[in-house]
Amino acid sequence: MQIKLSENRYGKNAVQLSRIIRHADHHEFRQLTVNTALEGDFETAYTRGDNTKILPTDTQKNTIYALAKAHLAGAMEDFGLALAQHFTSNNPQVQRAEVTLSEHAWTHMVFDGQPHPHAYISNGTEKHTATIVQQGEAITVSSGIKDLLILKTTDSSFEHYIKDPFTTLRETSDRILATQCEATWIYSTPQQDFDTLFQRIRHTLLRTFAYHKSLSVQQTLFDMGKAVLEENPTVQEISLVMPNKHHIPFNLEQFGIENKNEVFVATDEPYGFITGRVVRE
Ligand SMILES: O=c1[nH]c(=O)c2[nH]c(=O)[nH]c2[nH]1
Repeated sequence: MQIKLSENRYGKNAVQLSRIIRHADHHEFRQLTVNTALEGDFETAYTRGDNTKILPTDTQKNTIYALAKAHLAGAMEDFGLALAQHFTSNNPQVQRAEVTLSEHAWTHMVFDGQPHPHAYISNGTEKHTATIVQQGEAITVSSGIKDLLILKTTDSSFEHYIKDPFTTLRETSDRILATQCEATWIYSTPQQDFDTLFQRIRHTLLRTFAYHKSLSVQQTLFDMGKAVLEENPTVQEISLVMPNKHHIPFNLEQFGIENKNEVFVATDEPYGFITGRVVRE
């Protein structure tokens, strides 16, 4: 029996990078988590312990900090592109470099309508994500949003589904719709105004969620993805993950109190898990 090494990659995960950009009258603050993953001519490192072609993960981590000074002034995606370019152009044994970035959403505190120059508040759990893959001259950039907690209190129903002997769920024409949305989209080329597009796509996702008359999470997911593709020609496809964070009407009748769709119990688990990829035909 012949045994051989199959797919392999290595890199540094969860590199914590914070950066201040000082302007005359205000500061910008960025907080990122970065992963690197290299693939290439590393077979003998695995099979024989030959480290001669290994760029240590410690060096990969240091490179992230070193390049942050010059390359993390604008879009996070451009920083990722600089890192992927660095790893592939300086290391001929690297055939594929993948850089994954996740940025915590900090915004300036606002007082009397004015943003404070150097004090920030977190936007909760929301993160801006990006993945850069460079393989020779071929470069792919995908961006996204993660842990975007969104909820609406009406314009959501769930009816006309299968009823079988195990069905207990009641049809509802008016329910709470809540999700922890994750969206990932792929750009058609790696040269984009990434920050402008990110803000526009985020806005489209929120607007569609808010104004959609939802017949199901599945339908809302498709509508959100469709709107992003319709409004952004440079987005090739988008994948959405929308767990259904259930809010179930609480039975107040047992206390002789009428519940007119006003009092609910939010349940963590189990939860519906709805995903979908929306593409151009
Ligand atoms: O939007 C929904 N889609 C489902 O598939 C589903 N299943 C369920 O129990 N509730 C819901 N809601």
